[in-house]
Amino acid sequence: MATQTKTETLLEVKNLSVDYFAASGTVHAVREVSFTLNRGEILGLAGESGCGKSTLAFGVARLLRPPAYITGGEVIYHPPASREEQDAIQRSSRKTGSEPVDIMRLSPAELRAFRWNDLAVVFQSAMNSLNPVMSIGAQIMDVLKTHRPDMGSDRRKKRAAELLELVGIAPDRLKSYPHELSGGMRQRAAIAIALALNPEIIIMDEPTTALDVVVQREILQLISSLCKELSTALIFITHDLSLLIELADKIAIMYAGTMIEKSSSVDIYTNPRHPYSFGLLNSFPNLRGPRRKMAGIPGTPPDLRHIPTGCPFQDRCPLVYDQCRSVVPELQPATPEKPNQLVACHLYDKRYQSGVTPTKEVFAQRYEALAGRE
Ligand SMILES: Nc1ncnc2c1ncn2[C@@H]1O[C@H](COP(=O)(O)OP(=O)(O)OP(=O)(O)O)[C@@H](O)[C@H]1O
Repeated sequence: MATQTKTETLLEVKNLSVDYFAASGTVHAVREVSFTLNRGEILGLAGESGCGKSTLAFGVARLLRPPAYITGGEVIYHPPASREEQDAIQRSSRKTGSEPVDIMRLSPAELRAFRWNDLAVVFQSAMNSLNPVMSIGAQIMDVLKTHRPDMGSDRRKKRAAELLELVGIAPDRLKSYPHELSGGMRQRAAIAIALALNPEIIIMDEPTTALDVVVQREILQLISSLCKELSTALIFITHDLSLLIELADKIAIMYAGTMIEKSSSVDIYTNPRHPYSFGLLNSFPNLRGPRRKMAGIPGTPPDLRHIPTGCPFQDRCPLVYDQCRSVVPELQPATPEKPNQLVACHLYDKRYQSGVTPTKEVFAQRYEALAGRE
């Protein structure tokens, strides 16, 4: 687990909301989500399929296309303090200055520059993101040529070889085509392309799901060491919470388009506060620690076109009580001792007496009882 503290704010997402205007009704995929990403920090977004993880991350990067529409919110990007010096050197390619900017207000040209220079994305399938008819060296050099026009061809080639080495691919593979590489190597090549311009932020959407477990671990280790070495912040999306516990500094758990828990990965692992977080953690085998009985979360998430009043998890929660059916829980500290572990659950709200002390043991018993009733 990552322990280094990263405190300088890089990205502030405030009340971001995204809807899909579908023919069958409006899907409220992301609902008033707020979070902060610090420089060099790894933030994991976890949750079941369809809870809005990708929509949130791509909304932050303004990479969504219709029928998706950002219906509200701000994404404030704080460029590095050294940007003024960088600007003097690279004024032609950098479009954002050294002042904080709202990504939602960038012009198309500014946005294009931001996406390559400051933020890069690695998609689930490297095979789909790599160009099949170009060697990987040519693909890296192409990015450099477009965005660093001052760089000569020798320097581009040197930089491409360096980037491949950085991700553990021998530089003599510069001339290889994607189909000549294994799945793991292709994913490494996609990471090298993302790193080409030394971005401040990388978004990775399930980048290891298509790989076998051994290769998956190697890639995760690579990502973790690269982020440390280059001080790159990462938003890592996965449905596998146990994987994030290993990789991330902070974890945000999403459910039905909202964040229902947000804290350090250590705190989520040792003390998941939301019954959903506990259920999610218990749905995956533990890579370390004692063996334990596995149980999934019964039921399915709500239809995002018709989200129920109150807590969105109410119909699946083993500890549901009256308040959950009428009042929307807000993210707030679970306990005064842990002000940074935020949870949206009435069990922790002193105003609403649940009569239950939420502990891991209680969660486990209630989930087992729920499974027994089914
Ligand atoms: N083009 C679309 N039109 C309508 N609804 C959509 C569209 N794309 C996604 N959605 C809906 O938006 C919600 C959020 O989807 P999203 O892909 O962000 O979730 P996710 O948590 O990333 O899931 P996964 O892990 O499966 O990628 C889902 O309910 C999904 O059905």
